[in-house]
Amino acid sequence: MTWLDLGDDAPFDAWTLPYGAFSAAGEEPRVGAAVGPWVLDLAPLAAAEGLDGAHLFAQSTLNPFLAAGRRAWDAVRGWVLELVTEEAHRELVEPHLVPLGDVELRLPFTVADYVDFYASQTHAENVGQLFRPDSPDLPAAWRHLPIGYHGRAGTVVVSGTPVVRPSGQRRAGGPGSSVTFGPSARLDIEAEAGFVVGTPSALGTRVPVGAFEDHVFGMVLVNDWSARDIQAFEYVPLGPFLGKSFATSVSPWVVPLAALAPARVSPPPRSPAVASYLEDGEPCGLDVEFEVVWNGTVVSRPPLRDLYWTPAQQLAHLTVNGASLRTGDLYASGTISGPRPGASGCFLELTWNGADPVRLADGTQRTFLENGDTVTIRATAPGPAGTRQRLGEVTGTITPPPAP
Ligand SMILES: O=C(O)/C=C/C(=O)CC(=O)CC(=O)O
Ligand SMILES: [Ca+2]
Ligand SMILES: [Mg+2]
Repeated sequence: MTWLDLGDDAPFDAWTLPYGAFSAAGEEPRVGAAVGPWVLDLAPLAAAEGLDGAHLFAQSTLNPFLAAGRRAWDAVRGWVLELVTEEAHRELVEPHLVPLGDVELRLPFTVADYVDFYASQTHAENVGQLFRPDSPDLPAAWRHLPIGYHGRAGTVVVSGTPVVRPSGQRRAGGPGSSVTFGPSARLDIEAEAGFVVGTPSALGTRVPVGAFEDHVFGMVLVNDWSARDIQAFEYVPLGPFLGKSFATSVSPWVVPLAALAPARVSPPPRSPAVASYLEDGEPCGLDVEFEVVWNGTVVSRPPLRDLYWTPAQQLAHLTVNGASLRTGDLYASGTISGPRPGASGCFLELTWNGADPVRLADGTQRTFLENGDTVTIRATAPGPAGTRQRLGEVTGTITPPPAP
């Protein structure tokens, strides 16, 4: 379908066409789309074509393009798809293909608010058993609404940014053991899908489930790094705080929702029936398969399709009290864990709180993260005509805390 020779193993095909912000040596940062092993440099291309929205790409972040709204997103995607599929555009396009290896990828958008949900039933049940063994697995509200918390927007970082091991207060052992301060000994990951808001909403209004595609521009892959020892001590009753706010990594490429159309599926059945503002008529689940790679070893494959609450329901819930949306808001699905073995979205579950270590390909064993460890989360989804598309990756390496 494309005239481009994408080569084997290209990070993206000619359908996904995700957007990101890049800088090439000595040049102003700007917005591009990824195709094969290249960044398509949209600013000079759009200027050469005399496009109305050309200024949207001569920017250091995606925010102006996000704010332009769904009609602009659809028009630009249509234009880019045409550029890469119709050979008549070869001469125009070829000078504006920049090898990915020649650019630095930046945080793709300025994050406004950051919210993290808790929408995987398997994850919520497992963490309930591990953190609250004397209570029911699921909190009372869990089947009634998508539970979430507000995170720290300013510490969302782009893939590749080193993650400094956080320090904090935690218990040395079980309940009643002494409280000490020091580097986290239970540093973990959380594999999640993040949804990026483009079109804002007014304070005092609600965004219904059916308006999801008018407000949400696309999806990123998220690693919500979590210090389990700090989290377990601090979180009662207000929820996660310093155990998660030290860094949250996102992939540099934002996959437009339009590219995920072939991945739409019906969510699992809900019981009891959901509140009317959470009713979803269309199949608004997403069949995205994640892969978690620990120092080169694939340790799990979490499935997004099992999520109890879909991203469209999460958006409706976020705004049901009249809270407004801003361009650049990011909300994440919550840790994705599937009910089958080998599908855990965090190491807390994968190793059952450290009781069951995993063996990596280099022969070493792990429970939680060690300094120097690298975790990469990748994802794929159904593409058009029975193909499978790659959705990029988010990676990070743990570095030791600075000397006190
Ligand atoms: O159940 C808890 O106390 C804690 C849960 C989490 O740490 C998960 C969280 O950040 C939300 C999620 O990713 O599902
Ligand atoms: Ca999380
Ligand atoms: Mg975080």
